[in-house]
Amino acid sequence: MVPPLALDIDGTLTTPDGRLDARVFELLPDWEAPVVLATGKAFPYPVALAGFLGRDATVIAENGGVVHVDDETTILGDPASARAVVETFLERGGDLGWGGDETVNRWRETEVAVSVDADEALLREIAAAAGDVEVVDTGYAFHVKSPDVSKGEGLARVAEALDLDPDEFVAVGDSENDVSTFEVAGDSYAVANADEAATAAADVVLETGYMDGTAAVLEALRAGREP
Ligand SMILES: O=C(O)COP(=O)(O)O
Ligand SMILES: [Mg+2]
Repeated sequence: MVPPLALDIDGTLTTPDGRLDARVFELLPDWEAPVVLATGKAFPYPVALAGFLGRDATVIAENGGVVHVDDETTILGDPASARAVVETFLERGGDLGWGGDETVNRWRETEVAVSVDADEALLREIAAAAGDVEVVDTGYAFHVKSPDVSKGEGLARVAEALDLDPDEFVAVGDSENDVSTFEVAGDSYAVANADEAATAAADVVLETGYMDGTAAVLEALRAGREP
């Protein structure tokens, strides 16, 4: 029997150039245990991915700000402080860096994502002064969010709703926002492209990166082997 999975998306199910790796569609639709998509992306993205995989939307979005399991959505993050920080950032000449009518934040309910090309020093200075937000660098964006929510907290909730022990989950991820997932899941794997924080937190650091690493773990689990 395969274990339930907690999978990050960007850097974990993707190719180095940011495309969804086709092996996702081979490995995940028939996975015979829950698959939780745990991402920093806004809620609609993992919901859409789960739908196109033909699976129930069991989703942790916005780094734990939004959790959806068993047809129930729970909003856990409070966007007020993050939005205030971003407002100050814009007033002081910062730019979110996404262009005009961007879709990165359009449906984001509990945090704000800022491009990695934005003025990081200014953003961090304003966030530090505000005190009640953190800036999480996923390698794909800076997420300005409440420190009270995390993917790991989200996973604990999802596990409870599914009547599973969080310890039963196998997690794969690549960055700082996956550290809390790794702390909650029973077995954690960082892909080879993982950042320092994820590498340090993982039980195992894989020899290969992106979906090559993730697929190696999933194929081994599916075959009943130790990854
Ligand atoms: O949205 C991001 O910045 C990263 O997304 P991820 O958590 O799926 O890697
Ligand atoms: Mg990632």
